[in-house]
Amino acid sequence: MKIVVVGPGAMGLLLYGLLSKTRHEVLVLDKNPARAALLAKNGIRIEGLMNAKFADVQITTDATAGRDADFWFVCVKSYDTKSVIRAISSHVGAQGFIVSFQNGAGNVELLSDAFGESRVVLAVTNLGATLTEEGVSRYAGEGDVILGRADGSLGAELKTLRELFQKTKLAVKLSRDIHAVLWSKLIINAGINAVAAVTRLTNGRIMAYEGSRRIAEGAITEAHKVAKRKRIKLLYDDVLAKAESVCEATAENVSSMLADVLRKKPTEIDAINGAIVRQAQSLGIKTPVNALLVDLIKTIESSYAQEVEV
Ligand SMILES: NC(=O)C1=CN([C@@H]2O[C@H](COP(=O)(O)OP(=O)(O)OC[C@H]3O[C@@H](n4cnc5c(N)ncnc54)[C@H](OP(=O)(O)O)[C@@H]3O)[C@@H](O)[C@H]2O)C=CC1
Ligand SMILES: CC(C)(CO)C(=O)C(=O)O
Repeated sequence: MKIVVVGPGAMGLLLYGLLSKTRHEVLVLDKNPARAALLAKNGIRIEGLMNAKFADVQITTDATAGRDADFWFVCVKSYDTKSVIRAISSHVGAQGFIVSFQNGAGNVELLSDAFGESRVVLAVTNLGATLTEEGVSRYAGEGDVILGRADGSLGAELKTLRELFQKTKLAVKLSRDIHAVLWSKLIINAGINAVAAVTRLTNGRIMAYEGSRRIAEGAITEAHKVAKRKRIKLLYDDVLAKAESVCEATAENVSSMLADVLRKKPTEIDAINGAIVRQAQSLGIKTPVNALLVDLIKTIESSYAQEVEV
């Protein structure tokens, strides 16, 4: 089997490391030729919960190299999904499936429009990973993988993916309900990511302070209200307990949104808390905590150049 990991960031590198246990062919697709050359020369390193160095990494910026791939693992931020579609759409072969490991709403729809619903899989995961330098990912939180297909079917490909992840020793489940898969993670991200990015706390500390805990719980409770009104059946019963357990399991992780803010990059706020606010508005539900988090993160994103230096 051949897998293309699209995006050599925190999650893409971690998946590369985990997949190495399966002995399948793994190719990394980058968009940046200088970084691809650096990783080809220096290799990839995973630190933290796994300590491993991989030399001889197959890495390219040329998507044609993936034309015979069975799976394309999309590991870029939501704001880069369109750029990935542009880069790979004419190179995904008839046998190729797209697997999005991304957080947030909207990615599955964009990928389904480009590749067809039956060829798109959503893989939500609570794994925690941080890019410490180019080519180095710190595996900072254990997590499972839940797979759902955009067309709701299970299909042979989902079972193949389940076997693949079982070989990596990750707990993996399949679901016929992609909305449940998406919202079960979206609600958790709504509580953790923006709060981490504003407070600059690791996930484990968010629930330790009264103020950040109250904001996280407020955002989660609002998001849950929206999911309930949309009759989404979540994959767990207690949303606050689930968020707490994700924070504990990924205690040392720098959330993916805090990582963006620290690198002065755009964030996934529109796809996470922004999506909650938009859906709530159309249902006449008030989500003041999520709206406040959107305003704060949008301000941070647009004012990196004006930040006060100490
Ligand atoms: N990190 C985590 O703990 C978790 C992350 N996720 C989700 O996984 C997704 C990826 O997150 P994460 O790995 O943290 O993000 P990173 O920003 O660390 O990595 C994304 C990588 O993709 C690269 N990239 C962007 N566009 C393209 C493209 N067109 N082709 C190839 N590479 C591209 C980026 O390059 P450049 O930086 O140069 O733009 C970067 O190297 C997000 O949706 C996130 O929410 C889910 C669970 C946990
Ligand atoms: C699971 C968690 C919260 C890990 O940090 C994540 O999804 C993220 O950082 O985007």
